[in-house]
Amino acid sequence: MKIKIKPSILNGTIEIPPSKSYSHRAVIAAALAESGKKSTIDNLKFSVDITTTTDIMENWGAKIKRFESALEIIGNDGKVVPKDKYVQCNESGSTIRFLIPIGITDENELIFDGKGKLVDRPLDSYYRIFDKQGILYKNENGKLPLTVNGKLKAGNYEIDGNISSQFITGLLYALPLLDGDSKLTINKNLESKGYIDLTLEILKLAGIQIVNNNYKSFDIKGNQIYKPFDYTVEGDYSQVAFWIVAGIISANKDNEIKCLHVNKNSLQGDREIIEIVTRMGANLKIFDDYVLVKPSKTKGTIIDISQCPDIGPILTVLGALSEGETRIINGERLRIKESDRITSIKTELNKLGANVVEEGDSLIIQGVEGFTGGVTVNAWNDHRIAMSLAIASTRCEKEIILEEAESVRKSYPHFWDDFVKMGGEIEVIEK
Ligand SMILES: O=C(O)C1=C[C@@H](OP(=O)(O)O)[C@@H](O)[C@H](O)C1
Ligand SMILES: C=C(OP(=O)(O)O)C(=O)O
Repeated sequence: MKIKIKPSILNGTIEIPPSKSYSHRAVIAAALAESGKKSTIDNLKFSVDITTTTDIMENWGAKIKRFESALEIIGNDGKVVPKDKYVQCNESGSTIRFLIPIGITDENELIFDGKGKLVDRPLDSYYRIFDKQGILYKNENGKLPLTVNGKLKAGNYEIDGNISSQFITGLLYALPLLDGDSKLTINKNLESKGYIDLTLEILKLAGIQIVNNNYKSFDIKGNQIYKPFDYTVEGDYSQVAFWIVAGIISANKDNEIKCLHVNKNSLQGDREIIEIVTRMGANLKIFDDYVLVKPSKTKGTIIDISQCPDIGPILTVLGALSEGETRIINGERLRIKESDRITSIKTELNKLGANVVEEGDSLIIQGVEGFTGGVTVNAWNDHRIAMSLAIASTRCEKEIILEEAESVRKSYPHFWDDFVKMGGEIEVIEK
């Protein structure tokens, strides 16, 4: 979809959508639970990623009743019994990396497929385990589709912590279901550590016990049983980041953006957004479950993005409009997301008039007073690039054309409705 976005002032109250990370985890845990009682998961939004995970868990044996913003799930007693061995993960890294090990906690042959950049996103950490355990797998040139045939064995597992925490989450879900005890050792530095906290929190809610040896290793007893639970998903810090930056960069100094459903004490790693923008001089007021943002003049800073990669693109927008230099460092993993987010955000923001340079795994940004716009930009089929450019448009002199605007459906399907509700002006040029 191609849309025209007129420069506009965003203002008002916004309901922050539920955390995608918690939603995936809750749906999977409930679908693995014993069948005696149903689990209820409330405050869900059915983005493509969450629908994808839900459909797969249903295909694997859970009974799922869908409501407008909730699911009732009766688990299949921790068993994976696929009706169809084809597993379409669409573009969701979380889905494929969480579900590969879970899928082979029972003896299964499964064909994992994906779309867009997921076809190339790394899975080698699992291939090393398959090689060690003699689990059969097949793909062409390391790309999806991937056929896996076998069953995981309890024992010693090792994962590098600096590629994707999603492999660790997948194993933390799968290993309790095996018929023996396991140890999962994390080699190298653990990045995206906050996501492991979310995993441990939901596993605990489902009655799964894991001993965390300071994130260096995890002891996991086998033969555990997931228990049903009721759960309401909190707001998503990766998404509130867009509205926080929108509030800070607003050209109208009397503006205020109020972001609802933002848990002050959340474990989400992207909560770091609050600390980062405050350090840059933003005027935020934090309440127990909402945040108020006023326009502010911000200053450049150094941002280590290794623990909160998903807010990298929108922080690049903020850096581009802040005084002096901003350096976003340790961004290697940004290159293996829905797009290479180091290159994509640099390229598109520079078209608008920003001054961003790539240096290894860093972005070096010299602040400008505002963007010129008046050009066509592309979202690289990446929801976080599309949303970052939408927020950047509010500080353009001239309107912009955004291609691949529909990519927001991956995590925030009603983003454009929210954007318009908050005062954004868009016109669809091509469906
Ligand atoms: O576990 C999760 O829910 C996620 C982990 C992160 O990935 P990495 O651990 O690969 O950085 C993050 O980028 C992704 O959007 C969601
Ligand atoms: C990288 C993301 O998600 P995933 O890895 O689940 O595709 C994201 O939402 O930005």
